[in-house]
Amino acid sequence: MKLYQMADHVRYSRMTTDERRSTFLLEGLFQKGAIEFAYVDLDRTVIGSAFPTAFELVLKPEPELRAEYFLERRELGVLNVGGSGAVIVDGETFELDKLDCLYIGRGHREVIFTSIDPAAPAYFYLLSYPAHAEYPTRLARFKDLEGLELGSHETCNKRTIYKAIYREGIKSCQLVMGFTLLDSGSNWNTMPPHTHMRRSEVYFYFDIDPAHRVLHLMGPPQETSHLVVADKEVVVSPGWSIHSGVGTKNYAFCWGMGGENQAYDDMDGVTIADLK
Ligand SMILES: O=C[C@H](O)[C@@H](O)CC(=O)C(=O)O
Ligand SMILES: [Zn+2]
Repeated sequence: MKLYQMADHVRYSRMTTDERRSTFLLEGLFQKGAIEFAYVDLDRTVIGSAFPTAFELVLKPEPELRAEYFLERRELGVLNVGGSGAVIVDGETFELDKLDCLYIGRGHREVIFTSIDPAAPAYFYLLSYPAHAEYPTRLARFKDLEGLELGSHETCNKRTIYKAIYREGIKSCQLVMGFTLLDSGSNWNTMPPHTHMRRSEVYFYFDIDPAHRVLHLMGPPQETSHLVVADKEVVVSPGWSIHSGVGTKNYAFCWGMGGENQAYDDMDGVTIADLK
């Protein structure tokens, strides 16, 4: 499992493009027939993917976790961004269609990922944080989620936010997870931007057309820079950094957070005119 050590805003100021990319951007998730994980020291975030095709995949503890099983001290969020699949948690089967989101509580010993049709495989995005308590495993189906519409065509940011794991939704210890879908013709997410020192955020961009890219904006509000992001890549966003993006075409992304505050709207807003 690759270890990512986050930079603070002082080191950030002096980083080259390559250094910023190797610190904040995760490439190479979703290897066919495999589970991948990366460990981020910030908030002890574990980010991963399960991409089952012909065979089912079993969740194993990475040696670095020094755990008997993956969920011994952790909770896990799963978002399917591919074809239909199933996640089997200690013998209980949860079917996940595209954009269905599963919360798996601490303490489950056996988790198995499968695709229903290997020709149209499931793409399971995984996000995990340490957990101090056991909350029930629950599935949020896309069709049951209530979307929050934000933005407008005039500002090119018309989008719908779907919250799945959060204080008023599926209960968890610290994981907050949902996703945002941009309307056709809209390409800005989270503009005006914000920061939140009480938790870090992880952006997983998906449904980016292969010929297109998203320019993810980061950094303190008065010292921003961008990362050019392709489909199914992940950006880690420390509390001091804004997290916003503009695509060369519309796209979607999953936002996940861990830290000490689960209030979704605990954000310190930034005025666009103050950005540098
Ligand atoms: O803390 C919350 C997160 O930054 C995202 O939910 C914001 C977002 O999806 C958007 O405005 O499009
Ligand atoms: Zn945020």
